[in-house]
Amino acid sequence: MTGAPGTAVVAAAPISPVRAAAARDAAAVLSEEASSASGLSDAEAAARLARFGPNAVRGHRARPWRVLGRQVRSPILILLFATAIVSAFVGQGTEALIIAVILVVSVGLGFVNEFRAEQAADALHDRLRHTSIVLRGGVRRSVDVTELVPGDLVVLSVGAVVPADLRLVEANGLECDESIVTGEAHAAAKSVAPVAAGAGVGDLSCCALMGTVVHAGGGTGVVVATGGSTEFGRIAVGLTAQQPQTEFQRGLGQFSTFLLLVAIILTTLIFVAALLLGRPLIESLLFSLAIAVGITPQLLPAVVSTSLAAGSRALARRRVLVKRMVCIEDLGDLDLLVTDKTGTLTTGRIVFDRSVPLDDVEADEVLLLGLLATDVDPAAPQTVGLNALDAALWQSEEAAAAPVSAYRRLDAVPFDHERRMAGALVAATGSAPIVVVKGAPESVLPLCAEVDASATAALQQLYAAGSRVIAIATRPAGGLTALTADDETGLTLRGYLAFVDGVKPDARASLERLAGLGVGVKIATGDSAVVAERVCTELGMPAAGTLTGEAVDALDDAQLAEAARAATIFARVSPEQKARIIRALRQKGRAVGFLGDGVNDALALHSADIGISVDSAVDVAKDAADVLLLDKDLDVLADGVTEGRRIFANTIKYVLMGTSSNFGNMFSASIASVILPFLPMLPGQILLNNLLYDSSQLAIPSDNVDAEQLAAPSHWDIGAIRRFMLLFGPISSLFDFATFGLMIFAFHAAPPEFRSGWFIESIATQTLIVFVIRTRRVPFLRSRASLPLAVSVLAVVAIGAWLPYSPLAGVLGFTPLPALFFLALVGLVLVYLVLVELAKVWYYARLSAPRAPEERRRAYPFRVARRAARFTTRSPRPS
Ligand SMILES: Nc1ncnc2c1ncn2[C@@H]1O[C@H](COP(=O)(O)OP(=O)(O)OP(=O)(O)O)[C@@H](O)[C@H]1O
Ligand SMILES: [Mg+2]
Repeated sequence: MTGAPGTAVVAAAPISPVRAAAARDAAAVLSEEASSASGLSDAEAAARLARFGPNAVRGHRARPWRVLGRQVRSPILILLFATAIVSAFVGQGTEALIIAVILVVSVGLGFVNEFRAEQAADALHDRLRHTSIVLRGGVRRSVDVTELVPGDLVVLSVGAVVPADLRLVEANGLECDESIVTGEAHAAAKSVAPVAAGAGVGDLSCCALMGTVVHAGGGTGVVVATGGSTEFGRIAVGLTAQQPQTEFQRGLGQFSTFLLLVAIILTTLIFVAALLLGRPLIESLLFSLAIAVGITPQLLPAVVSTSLAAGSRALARRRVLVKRMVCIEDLGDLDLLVTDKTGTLTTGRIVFDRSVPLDDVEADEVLLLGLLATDVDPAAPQTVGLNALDAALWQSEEAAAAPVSAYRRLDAVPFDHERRMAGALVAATGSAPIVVVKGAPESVLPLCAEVDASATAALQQLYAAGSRVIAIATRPAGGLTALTADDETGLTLRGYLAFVDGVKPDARASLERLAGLGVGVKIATGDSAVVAERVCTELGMPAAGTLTGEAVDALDDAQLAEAARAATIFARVSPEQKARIIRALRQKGRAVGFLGDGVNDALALHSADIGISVDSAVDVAKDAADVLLLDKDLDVLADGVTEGRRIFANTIKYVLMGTSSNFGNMFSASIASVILPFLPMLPGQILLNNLLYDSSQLAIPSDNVDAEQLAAPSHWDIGAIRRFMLLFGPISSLFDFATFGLMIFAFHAAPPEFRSGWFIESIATQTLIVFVIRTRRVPFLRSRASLPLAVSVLAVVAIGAWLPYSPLAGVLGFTPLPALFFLALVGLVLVYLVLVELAKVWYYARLSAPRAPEERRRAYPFRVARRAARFTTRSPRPS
């Protein structure tokens, strides 16, 4: 805005809905939103959805025009097209028509492939549902987050992502990690008291912001803003304009720019040279532009997106679902996996083993007390949906005989992962109530009045046997009617309950496979160190040390980063500590994955580069994950890592092809055009050559990949690619010049013959080289190409050789060649392939020093994009 000095108009930034609501009373906001304590009615919610639009910050839908636009956006293509039109007017109608037809086919090829891949990505999106618990008409309902409207009452629990901007009407120990919106690393405590008007986004203690994660406690809030009107929505919408690029995409971008630059310089040079030599203007321009088109890797985006789409299908077949396409790349990058124990390394089928009573207690009594301290009403036992240990307790044979019905439950403090225990206030008919506490021995023993040496010895014995152990303690509670955590002191230890959960038979093999892939594995568990260490030993995992939750709390962030790298086991860690450990681990190395399935794993899943969960997991964990395994199995995960690396390896093949042979050929054509008195190939022929070459390359995503290329995290090394180009480009040119010599001196070829010969040689050398480049091993013998790739390459060579004999030969400017030429060609190609093979061996021995992958850390825009992905609708974003 330009205004005269002193008269500049400062538009007051409109205060966002959530900030306005924060300054008001909860009740006032509720009535303002025309909502009530029982939420909106279904009809009202539907009406508001129509009025406000979906709660989305992103739209996704493959739009053909966009994809097509990307294909024709290249300035070189436009220039070439324009020149062809001009040339049609100056009388070269056929040439122009040929060019136009080939260009249209090329663009169509890229378009079809990219569009299909986009549709696959769309289908992936459509399958995803992110839901929230909402109160509608007084009933708790799971509602798709995109269908939330202002006035809805949302229920929040630990691990959940806040689905919209909420004014809280109820908060119980609620804390939110708001770093995605405010950048503040520490979780913010929430309450319902209004804040001062004009408070900043970081100080809205009575609101929960969209996109933030519930770190502790729970609460209820009324939606005051959805979609783009939320604080997070504004950030996300602002960032859509500049989609964050992955390292891989950045690498590809650099590579394309590099080739484009080479193309521009080269073609300018040959064009100027042609003019200086007095060649016809239009023809020279067409020729140089065709060369430029030949050099630019037009199909690169199509190859990448086809690879990703094929990869996500291949993963789905192996029972791995990725939520977004980039997850595949992240999987390939994985170098550290932190996993929970139960169900991943152990069978997860927890079975009650026995009671270990202390002193004069009966074994049956310990079990009875244990049953009473589960989240089950003894009057009417209902055991569905219980936590695994509690379920095991109820399913035991002894439980059936336990006299639970003789007791009444007066109150209970349910199990929570921070305290690692549960309490109950129970009374037998006709006697005084007692407090029963059941939980991890490390939590319960300190609450007991005295614990004698025999009790600790018994515990050590159970641990040493590999059991999961729960301690039971009680105290008389005459007069107590309600139970709080404060009442759980001065207890008497009554005994232990031991459970078994055996090691998974195939876990060992899976761990070895992951180790072979260069992925380190660590365990984070709420269970005790002894039990975790024992599991490690049984699985043959090299245990480098254990870090307990207490030790984690004693370290600052820098110390934790060091210690966490060194340790193999994190034991007795709380959900919050798991998340902190993951964040610390992410400071070094490449991608850190976290695998978990419980409520207590959700925070860590959000913190990891790749959150991995399983189909059977609780909803918050599934919701937090980027990758879902249909089977809880490390082997399936190893498949995912392999697939990610396979895609990367195949894309690199395409890049190496483009930089070596293809580039070499275009380079020799440019040189020849200056040396020879005629064009070495007509512009249309160059484009046709390029089209044929490109179509053979489209099969690369299907190619087999050698095991050694999968052995380490994939990463981009532009320097290695440049060295590859400088070595293989000239070798290719050498053979082009040999062909030139052959055509001119041996066959005394006229221009049409020369062009035909060189066209065939060029197609053959350019495409067949893929058999050598695709592997580091001896081609054909030690490593085979996939059938589709082999067939398409050979078919393209055959088509090239047939063209001079085809009905199209005349139009395209080709003419048949003597039989002797083909004999010479076969010899030439064979020598070429052998030379390239030798150069390859030398290259991998000397020039491509295996560099340690660089560390990487994804920046803020990535985190926003990832969080925003859950707020997407199938239509474009409503503005
Ligand atoms: N229902 C329960 N009642 C009492 N104590 C329990 C109960 N469930 C678990 N515990 C105790 O809390 C500890 C931590 O359990 P939690 O479920 O947090 O572990 P976790 O991190 O999920 O472990 P894993 O890695 O094995 O999945 C258990 O080792 C046990 O001692
Ligand atoms: Mg668990």
